Amino acid sequence: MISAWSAAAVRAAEEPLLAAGAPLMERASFALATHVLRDVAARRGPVRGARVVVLVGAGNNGGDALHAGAVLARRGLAVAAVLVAERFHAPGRRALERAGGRVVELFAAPAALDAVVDDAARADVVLDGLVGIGARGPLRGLAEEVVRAVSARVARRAGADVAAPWVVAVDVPSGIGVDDGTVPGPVLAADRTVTFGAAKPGLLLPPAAGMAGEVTVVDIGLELAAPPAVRRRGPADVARSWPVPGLADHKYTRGVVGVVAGTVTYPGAAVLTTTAAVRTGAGMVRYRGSEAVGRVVLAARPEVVTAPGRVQSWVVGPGVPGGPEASRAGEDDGLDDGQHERGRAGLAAASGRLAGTAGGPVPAVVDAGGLGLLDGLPDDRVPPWFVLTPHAGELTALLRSRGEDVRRPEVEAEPLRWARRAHELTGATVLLKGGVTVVVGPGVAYAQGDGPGWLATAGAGDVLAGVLGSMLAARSRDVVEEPALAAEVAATAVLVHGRAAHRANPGGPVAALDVAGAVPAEIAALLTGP
Ligand SMILES: NC(=O)C1=CN([C@@H]2O[C@H](COP(=O)(O)OP(=O)(O)OC[C@H]3O[C@@H](n4cnc5c(N)ncnc54)[C@H](O)[C@@H]3O)[C@@H](O)[C@H]2O)[C@@H](O)CC1
Ligand SMILES: [K+]
Repeated sequence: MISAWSAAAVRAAEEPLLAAGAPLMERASFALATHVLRDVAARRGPVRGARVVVLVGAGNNGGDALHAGAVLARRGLAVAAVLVAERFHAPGRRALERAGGRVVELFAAPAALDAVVDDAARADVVLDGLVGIGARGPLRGLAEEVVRAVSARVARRAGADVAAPWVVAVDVPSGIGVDDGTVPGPVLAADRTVTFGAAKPGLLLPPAAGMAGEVTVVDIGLELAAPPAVRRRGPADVARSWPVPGLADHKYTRGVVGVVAGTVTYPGAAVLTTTAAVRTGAGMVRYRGSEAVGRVVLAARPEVVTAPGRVQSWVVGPGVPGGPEASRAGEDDGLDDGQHERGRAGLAAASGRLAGTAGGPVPAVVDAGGLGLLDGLPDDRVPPWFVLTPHAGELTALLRSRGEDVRRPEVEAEPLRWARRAHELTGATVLLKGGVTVVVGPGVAYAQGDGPGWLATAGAGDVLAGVLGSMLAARSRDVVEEPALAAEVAATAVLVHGRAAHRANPGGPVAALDVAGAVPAEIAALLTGP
């Protein structure tokens, strides 16, 4: 697991150490230089003579970069530091110059910008030390100009198939929203971010996570007591929490998943969801949608049963028409084969608020058309063991149906903020699908970036719903009893789903059914370890 803390939490953890005279900047800059040397050696072979351009801002982030530049210069690399502000970390500058590095005072001669950009574009490494956790808003002034110009040049060179410099961000890519993961202005996309003390939320959260490259956390001795702001589950977390069946288990103790998905016109989603649930290890899968779709499901998956009976989780909505807006407008009624009614019954049972429900509440995955059914439940709010799985468009519709005047681009610009708002408004755990998927539950947030871009394909969401339904069924009672557990399970499902996509066809396109097909081997690999 990677845990990320806000800028304020990191500063608070630094304070007592700095007061005690701990050499935090030395630790940070030395580790930074070590990672740069390792990368240069891997990419280029000899490190001597490699060209490094260091972009230096006014604060301690620039200080880190200058001190790292000094270490690199002592190792024989050709280091040029570009100062964008009149104020700079003076001891860092002295260290760099003593080590033989060159300093360009861009703030004093802005006309040198073109030459600086040329140097940066031709360098082996660009170190981005413009701003760190002290950043306020989008980059301004010369920092903004340099980043705009270098980004444009680097993109052109990469497009022209000329070796582009390896970009290493110091602590964070300068200009990202450190705490919220926004990208409010130009940011130089990094290949690696070396971050100090702890990861920052913006390194995990979309869209800024896409600018951070590979994130390396350097331990500088900070003790962070408060719970992290954002977490990312890793492969090792899966083995620790997976409910591996024992010899005494049987199909009912392992968890039965009830599924309402697909329509006669679009039965594929029902096949994908049930297949994924079966392949994730459900004790049993009950398809509880229409009879006609059930026949298609049975032809594809003979393991599935269609008889009624108890379930330990519900999956409602994949491939069922009508998100929040359509459902409110009463649209799609002719298209849904009666699935809305069945879905509503499943959700009412899962909430535990339906009189006469046998067996009490169980977790539910509410996807696609299921999201429009929430308004029809006896209560305005649903419990946290309901996991809503919208993409940005569906989340926008859900928020609008609950009175938020928000548009899809705003949701895409601040996924954590809006997923959290949907959690507040509905009470549910919210899993907002994307290249990096955000999950928000009571007091917890996860950001999972596990799958390849190829996973953005029709049916992938249906497979995720089946994987998650199966995992929730296996831990049904715990999930109902521990409010934050649904989010943890959901984040783990995203991880399994993303890694299964890599496994289905490493480096190339994937089809949704193939992702479901790769799930059993991926789970086995995660459980047996590297
Ligand atoms: N406190 C410490 O001793 C440590 C700090 N560390 C480093 O120090 C950084 C934090 O240093 P600071 O608090 O000095 O802050 P930063 O260096 O992150 O940036 C603050 C400076 O940047 C300028 N600035 C802020 N927003 C800007 C914007 N949007 N456009 C252009 N300029 C902007 C401000 O004028 C200010 O001078 C961390 O990110 C980390 O790299 C590490 O060395 C670890 C120890
Ligand atoms: K930076």
